[in-house]
Amino acid sequence: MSQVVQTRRLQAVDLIKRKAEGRKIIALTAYHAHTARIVDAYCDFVLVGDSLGMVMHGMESTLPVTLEMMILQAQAVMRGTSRALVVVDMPFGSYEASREQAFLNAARVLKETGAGAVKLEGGARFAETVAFLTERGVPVMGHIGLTPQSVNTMGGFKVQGHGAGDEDRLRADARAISDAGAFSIVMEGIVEPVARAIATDPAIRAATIGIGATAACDGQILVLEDMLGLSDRVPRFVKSFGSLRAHIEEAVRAYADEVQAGRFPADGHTYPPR
Ligand SMILES: Nc1nc(=O)c2c([nH]1)NC[C@@H]1CN(c3ccc(C(=O)N[C@@H](CCC(=O)O)C(=O)O)cc3)CN21
Ligand SMILES: CC(C)C(=O)C(=O)O
Ligand SMILES: [Mg+2]
Repeated sequence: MSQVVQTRRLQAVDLIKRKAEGRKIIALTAYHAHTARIVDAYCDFVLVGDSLGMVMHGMESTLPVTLEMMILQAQAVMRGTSRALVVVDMPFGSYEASREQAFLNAARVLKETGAGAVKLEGGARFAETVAFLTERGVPVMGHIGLTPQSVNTMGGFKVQGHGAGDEDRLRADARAISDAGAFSIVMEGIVEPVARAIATDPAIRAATIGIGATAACDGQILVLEDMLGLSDRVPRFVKSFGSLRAHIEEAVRAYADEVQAGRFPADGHTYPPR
């Protein structure tokens, strides 16, 4: 009998194994089937981030993003991926009111998209919610530090960890959600030495994923459009690995010129009679 090569999607628990093995975890965001198909080959997990509100819809923050928007784009990303774990952000207002609200909405996400995990923003205050979801079959990724859904209480998208006591508070946040059962924690916008201390804390079982944090994290994530050079304004932590904006502009200008000159469509792009 011929051996069937088993190719299965990475699962939430696999990220904890990755941490133990010391193999870096690669992640990017994706919001569409076509970009998801490209990143699927290289990423361990793909995040359908609520940053889609700002990146795709031009919103000023992630606050107006709805659960319906997240589910629609997660369905697209699931269709475009086959090997990466797909993680879906719980949008603002969909999980904070109670553990029950969080479970009902997270269950909707898993049922309607087939994604493997959800992510929610917050530290120790959300440990009970993380435990409630995990105990009921929902793998949870946490998110601490610069939590964009708290933009109005943070006073902007502010890097965290400068103040006295911040390291202890952030470490307590990471430990609390790890102990509550989170399989992974995004650490965003945290000053390097503080982020490093948390990422290397042996008491934290969850895999740490950095964005504007430290290379000491177990993995890294960026917003795809930012690292491709498509976004017009990007935070300091973004490195440009491409220049899509210039490429797209060049193509659009060439198209406009050819249509204007009557050179497009050429014979090869029209239908001759039979
Ligand atoms: N395109 C995009 N990329 C992201 O990384 C991202 C989003 N959108 N939307 C949701 C959040 C918002 N994020 C942001 C937005 C702005 C800064 C920013 O301007 N930070 C300042 C630092 C300010 C300080 O020093 O406190 C910077 O200069 O980088 C950081 C993260 C990260 N997330
Ligand atoms: C930047 C990542 C971590 C995120 O939460 C998002 O894209 O919404
Ligand atoms: Mg997000």
